[in-house]
Amino acid sequence: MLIGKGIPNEYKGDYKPDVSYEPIPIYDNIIWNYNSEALHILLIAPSGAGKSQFLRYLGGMVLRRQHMLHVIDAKNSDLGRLFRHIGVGVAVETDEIIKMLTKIVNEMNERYSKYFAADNADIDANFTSLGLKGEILIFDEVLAALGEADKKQKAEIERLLGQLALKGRAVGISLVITAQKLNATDLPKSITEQCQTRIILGAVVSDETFHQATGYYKKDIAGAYKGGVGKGYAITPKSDGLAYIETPQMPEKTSDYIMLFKELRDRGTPYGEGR
Ligand SMILES: Nc1ncnc2c1ncn2[C@@H]1O[C@H](COP(=O)(O)OP(=O)(O)OP(=O)(O)O)[C@@H](O)[C@H]1O
Repeated sequence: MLIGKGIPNEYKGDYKPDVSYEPIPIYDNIIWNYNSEALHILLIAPSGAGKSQFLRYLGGMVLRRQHMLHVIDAKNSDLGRLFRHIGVGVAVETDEIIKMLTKIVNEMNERYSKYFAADNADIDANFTSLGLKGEILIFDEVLAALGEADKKQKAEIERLLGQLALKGRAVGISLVITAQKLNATDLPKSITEQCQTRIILGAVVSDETFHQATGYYKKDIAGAYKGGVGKGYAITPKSDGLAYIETPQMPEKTSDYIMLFKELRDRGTPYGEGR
């Protein structure tokens, strides 16, 4: 399936009322399969490279599949305002961010004790076989959030994120972590190493950021580097190395998103935190 041009067909078609675990298509054979080891996404994109638009797409797809969406919007941007407007829980300030992360970690631990602690628990079970909703957290601009926090708060954010990254999979907790750039010491390896879906967008990306994001160097790319607005590279355990991608185009106007997302909301059962 090749998407990347026009409003994705994914938004159209018959609505299925049940929770769906269908992977979310991104481009060509690159998909976001949150029912796999590649459920956590690390998305790196400098300003203006189309990150917000891509996050709106991913968030909309999560809602369409009836999962719970949480958003951390450390820069208090349009993205957070849009999701808040349609009823999704959005955290902006450091204390709100810690509160949201704590709540998701608690949910994760409750799921573990409910479904996996008993002696007779099915060790092969996961959230899909248990029929649970996924809990997806979009953490936009993680470095801005860490930069705003004091030392103790920073350690706490990293600790909570690390737990979600490490233990979230079986119980359906998936992270989408974004930053504009990434140096080796910006984020603990315990978090980044768990993000097995890596995406980088944009024309102007340093070699260091490209390497930290993908594990490759720009010079490894066959042909010229083709990053741009909504264009870049992805790597997943199934992608056989770096794959060129274009992110799906979405409506230009915020009002159109609101219509689109309200439509998704009103066709389904309640989602998100704020409703
Ligand atoms: N896949 C795409 N194809 C074509 N244009 C795109 C695509 N994605 C985004 N754009 C356009 O690029 C511009 C910037 O997009 P967006 O606001 O998503 O970027 P951003 O990286 O979040 O920027 P900032 O960090 O400055 O907010 C918008 O005008 C948007 O319409």
